[in-house]
Amino acid sequence: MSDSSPTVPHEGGFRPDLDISTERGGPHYAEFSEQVRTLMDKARFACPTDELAVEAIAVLSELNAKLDAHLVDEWTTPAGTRVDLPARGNLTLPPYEIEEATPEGVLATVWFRPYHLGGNGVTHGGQVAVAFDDLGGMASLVAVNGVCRTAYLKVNYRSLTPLNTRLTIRTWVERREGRKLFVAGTLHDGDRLCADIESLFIELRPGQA
Ligand SMILES: CCCCCCCC/C=C\CCCCCCCC(=O)SCCNC(=O)CCNC(=O)[C@H](O)C(C)(C)COP(=O)(O)OP(=O)(O)OC[C@H]1O[C@@H](n2cnc3c(N)ncnc32)[C@H](O)[C@@H]1OP(=O)(O)O
Repeated sequence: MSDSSPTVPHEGGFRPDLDISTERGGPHYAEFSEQVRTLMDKARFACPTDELAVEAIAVLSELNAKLDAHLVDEWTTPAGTRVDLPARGNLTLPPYEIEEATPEGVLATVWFRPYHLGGNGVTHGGQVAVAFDDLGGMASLVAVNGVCRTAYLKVNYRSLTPLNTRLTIRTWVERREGRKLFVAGTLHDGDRLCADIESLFIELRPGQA
């Protein structure tokens, strides 16, 4: 499957013919990605001296300029399409690993990093919602074998969600009414329920943006 040809038709908001590759970005892409996440962890907690901030600006701006020469579109960037990496290599998502993804539901391990801090040492609620949105979308996609969009996502925060801890997240389609998929989900730290969701995903029509 061609991954970068401008002739590949754009089938609405998502492409049904995404070229999934574990090679894209090269053999060191995973480590590159991990270093970027680590940079975000450090940036979240560092209080640099002005001298160090100036040095970091120089290093980062030089690196950003180099990366500028290698930008590709969202359909061919490794971030989001490297299914061998946590959260498909998508740096904006909390990292997760899929244990199981069937029409009955998705089971994954997710962990929130220092840069996902909300306050008082625990995970930001919005980051919990991000994890549910992506994995709710995945449960819908697998259940209908077609792409879906979130119509609403209600998160019930039942107890604090720790950082740096491997957590269990489950999402599944509880009920389907035509294009409407009512998706439920839970996030657990061991036996403790951290959050659950009530959500609606809509199956997109062919070509729908
Ligand atoms: C990259 C891939 C790499 C490869 C890896 C492969 C594996 C992939 C793995 C994983 C997948 C990734 C997963 C990502 C998931 C992320 C998902 C998101 O975050 S999506 C962004 C946020 N959501 C929006 O921006 C939507 C904005 N809204 C819309 O676009 C529309 O409103 C939409 C599509 C939701 C519905 O619009 P309409 O025109 O299609 O349909 P209408 O007729 O309005 O609604 C259909 C029915 O739903 C009800 N409905 C719609 N919205 C509702 C609402 N908010 N509350 C209650 N009912 C609602 C309506 O009342 C209607 O019901 P009645 O058929 O009449 O019974």
